[in-house]
Parts: sequence; structure tokens; C-alpha cells
Amino acid sequence: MNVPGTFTLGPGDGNARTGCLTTAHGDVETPIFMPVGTQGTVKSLCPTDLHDLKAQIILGNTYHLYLRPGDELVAKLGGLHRFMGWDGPILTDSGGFQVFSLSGLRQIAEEGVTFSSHIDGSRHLFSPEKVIAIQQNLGSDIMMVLDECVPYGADRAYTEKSLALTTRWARRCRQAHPGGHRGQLLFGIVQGGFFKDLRAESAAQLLEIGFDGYALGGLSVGESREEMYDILGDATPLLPADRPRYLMGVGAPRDLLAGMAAGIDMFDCVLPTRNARNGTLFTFQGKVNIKRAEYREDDTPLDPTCPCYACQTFSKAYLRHLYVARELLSYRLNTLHNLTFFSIMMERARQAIRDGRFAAFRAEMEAVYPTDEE
Ligand SMILES: CCCSCc1cc(N)cc2c(=O)[nH]c(N)nc12
Ligand SMILES: [Zn+2]
Repeated sequence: MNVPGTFTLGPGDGNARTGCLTTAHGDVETPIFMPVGTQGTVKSLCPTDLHDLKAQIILGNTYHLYLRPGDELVAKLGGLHRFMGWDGPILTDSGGFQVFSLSGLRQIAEEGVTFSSHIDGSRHLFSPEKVIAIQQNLGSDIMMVLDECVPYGADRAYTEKSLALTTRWARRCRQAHPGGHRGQLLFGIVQGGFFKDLRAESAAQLLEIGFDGYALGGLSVGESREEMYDILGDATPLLPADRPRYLMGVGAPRDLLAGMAAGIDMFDCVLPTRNARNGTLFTFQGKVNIKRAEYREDDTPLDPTCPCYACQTFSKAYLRHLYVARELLSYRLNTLHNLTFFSIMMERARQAIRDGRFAAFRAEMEAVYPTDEE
């Protein structure tokens, strides 16, 4: 068995590539979409559901799990894998992004970021050392450094100053977790906003520190698709080809395709799980808004080609009824389906790359998920 952190590249097609990342809880075939399980659960699903839809790795969140139930409690109970009953790989975000997007009264300083809990208003400090200790307590297989996700529209002076701090924080994270600690990997996060030279500077600084993988942060923060793709195309080749590349917070089917075409290996986004809860379902024939009246008497499955329990067992009429009635089963069935769609789409993408027909696969999918659609 390979040691955690081993990343073996498979066949590629243009800049798109396949690979296999070894973690302490198993191998991950890339490109991969990672379901978000913020509070130690992929909302409404059990770990057995995740295995059934062939999820390979899920996300947890340092900010949320630190605040509730507490990372030290999770460690005392055997770590996040045992606590939530998931025996596969787990990646945890450092919490910086959530501090900036969720909590009030944030103060950024050299030491770290001080914030008020969105739960009870209590004050906390996330330093690089603290977020590493939390992720070590959780036992995540892939940890992220503490970073500042620069707000969309930040000017060059702010972005430059923030990038320098993020790099100093990244260095402190690496010093706090030099590697090898229970096979837990540490990824750096490239920032630099929408300034290509600052992105290059960030990437070069992180490479000099040395990480097990490299993420592109600061995207999917309100920018246009054109702005995202411009940075994506320019910054991805700056990341080492022999290490995993992770595009944070992305995304919709068309954005996953664009990311893979640019050479990205790992993705995460709340879209499939959040949209499931608001009735927007993804199929290989396009999106279905299940609450629409047109499905009231529709006795056909959501997607006859889909192997998920929802599509194999129930009609659109029933799925619509559950959603309109706000029944809890709606969340479970819709989430099962959407994550199955994303899982199948990524498997088809991996096979298309292996077969040298990724461009055709992308065109086929974009015909159903056009780039100009939100
Ligand atoms: C559980 C959520 C994982 S991804 C969250 C996220 C999403 C987006 N879009 C950007 C960033 C970023 O720049 N830095 C960090 N740490 N996280 C980000
Ligand atoms: Zn389905």
C-alpha cells in the first residue's frame, strides 16, 4: 500500500488528467467531486448512502466542528471518522473562509483572526497553530492551511497585504505540522485575488514552503464566470503537476468541466446538496425544478438512467409532493439523487479523459448545462 500523500498520475487528455491520491483512509481517484459535510454529516444522508453513491471523500469543517461539538470532544471520542461513522477519506477546510463568511466582529492580525461565534457570540482566536491542532484532533486526512479568502473586488494594495499574511500563516501551519503526523496531509491555498502576478507570487511562495497539495482559493466568491475562468486558466499551470490541485468552492457542472480542462483534480461545492433542499435536481437531460406544477401528475422517474434509490423507486409526482409538503424525505431523496448525478458525471469524466475524448464529453455535457445559465 502506498504511503499517504502518494499521488500517481494516470492517463491525461490535454491539460485534463486522471490520478490517484493515497490517504490514510484509502485512495481517491481523481478528478473528484467532494460532497460537503460541514457539521460532521452530509445533510440528510448516512455514511452507507455515501458509499452507495460511490462518494470517495467528503468534506468537514474546522470552524463549525470547533464551535460545536468541539474538536477536543471529537478527539476524545475517537476522531471525526469514528464520531460520524465514515471510514473513507475526509478533507477539512481550515475555517478561515467560514470566519470571514459567517461570524461577526472579525479582527485580522499577525497572530491570526479573532471572531465571534455565530452560535453564541463568544470570542475566539484562529491562529495557524490553532487550526492545525483542531484538524489534528479531528483526524482529517487532508488539512487546509489558515488563509484569508480576499473578498471579491478588493483592491491591489489590500490583496497584496493579505497575500503576504496568508503566506506567513501558511508557513506557520507547515511548521506546526511538518508532515507524517498520523498520515495527515496538509494543502496550501493560493490567494492573490484577480491579480495574475499576485497569484503567481502566492503560488511560488507556497511551493517554496512545500505542501502535499495545492488549492486555488479566492474563487467562486461572486465573480463572473469569465473572471473565474481567466484566473483558473492562468493560475492552474503554476501549481506543481505532480501534486493534487484543488479548486475550492467549485462548482456547477459546467465549472467542474472547465476546471478539469484546466488541470484541476479536486472540487467541492454545496450546490448539489443545497439545491437538493430547494428542489433543484440535476439530471443528464438538464436541471429539473421538481416543485413545478407540470410534475404534479408525472408518473415517470426523475432520470430513468439514474441508479439512485429515488429514481429507481419513485415518480416525479411523488418527489414533487414530498417537496411541496416539506416532508423530510424530500431532502434525503433529492440529496441522494443529486450526489449520485455528480458522482456519475465525475466517473464519466475520468473515463473520457482515459479514452482521450474529454473535449467531446465536455461538449455533450455543456449542451445540457450551458455556460451562460446560472
Ligand atoms: C467546507 C468548505 C470548503 S471550501 C470553502 C472555500 C470556498 C471558496 N470559494 C474559497 C475558499 C478559500 O479561498 N479559502 C478557504 N479556506 N476555503 C474556501
Ligand atoms: Zn437519481
